[in-house]
Amino acid sequence: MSGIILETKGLTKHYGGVHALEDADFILRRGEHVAIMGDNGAGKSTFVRQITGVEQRTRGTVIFDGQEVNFAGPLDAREAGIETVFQTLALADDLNVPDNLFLGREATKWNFLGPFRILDYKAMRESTMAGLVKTGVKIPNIRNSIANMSGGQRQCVAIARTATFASKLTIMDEPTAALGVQETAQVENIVRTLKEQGESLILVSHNMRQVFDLVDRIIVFRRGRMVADLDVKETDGQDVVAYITGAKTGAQFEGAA
Ligand SMILES: Nc1ncnc2c1ncn2[C@@H]1O[C@H](COP(=O)(O)OP(=O)(O)OP(=O)(O)O)[C@@H](O)[C@H]1O
Repeated sequence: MSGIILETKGLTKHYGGVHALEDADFILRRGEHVAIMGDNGAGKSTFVRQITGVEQRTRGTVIFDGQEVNFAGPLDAREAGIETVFQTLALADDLNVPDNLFLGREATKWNFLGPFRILDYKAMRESTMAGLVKTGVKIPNIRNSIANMSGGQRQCVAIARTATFASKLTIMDEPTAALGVQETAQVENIVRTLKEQGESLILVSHNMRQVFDLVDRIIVFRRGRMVADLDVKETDGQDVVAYITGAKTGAQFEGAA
């Protein structure tokens, strides 16, 4: 088994004349937490969408868990073991916690009355509880609909999906952008738990403090290109800002931006 969980080579996405992502060569090692930073419009979300099957890339290669992949849609990526948590709290309001976690991949069992399968609510509840316990997410009653939960609780539920399905990679696209201070701290604690459990993670964030607190490495995008790959122990906020604004360009990325 290779030590690399995700690799992209020359990953590129053009929207008509807009070169949103250009030649991204990226590596994520197993168990590593990496942040993706960059100004608005730098290509961060575009990069994520090409990996998670939300969009089809213009060109380039994506290798996930040793296999070259080309996901037709987000469910395909999920099946392969990539869980994505979006800023927009992509949960269904009128469903409860297990129904949300299993949305699109419900557990079923054979019905004792006939030769057809029915939803296995008990199995889904049990897996949900296990996922919540594993990530340290506290939800008073998982049978309540998501509608009454705070933004922080919802985001925690979305993140708990990672543990429920034993995913191989979690991608978070600005998971705390819509949250308050306390809720942000709650989500950050879960990210730390994922680190302890050896989960590989990509975190897209604008929050410098958060990034330095949570990840091993920072990748900076600028105008669709990767312009820096920095070990957090060998860099600081000022340095990262310099790459974000284009005041500085990494030696290995000479010619980028
Ligand atoms: N569907 C689309 N059609 C056309 N252009 C797009 C589309 N999606 C993104 N873009 C453009 O691609 C570029 C990169 O956008 P992207 O959303 O990836 O940036 P980002 O770094 O995630 O920014 P933000 O921090 O604001 O979320 C921008 O110029 C954006 O306008």
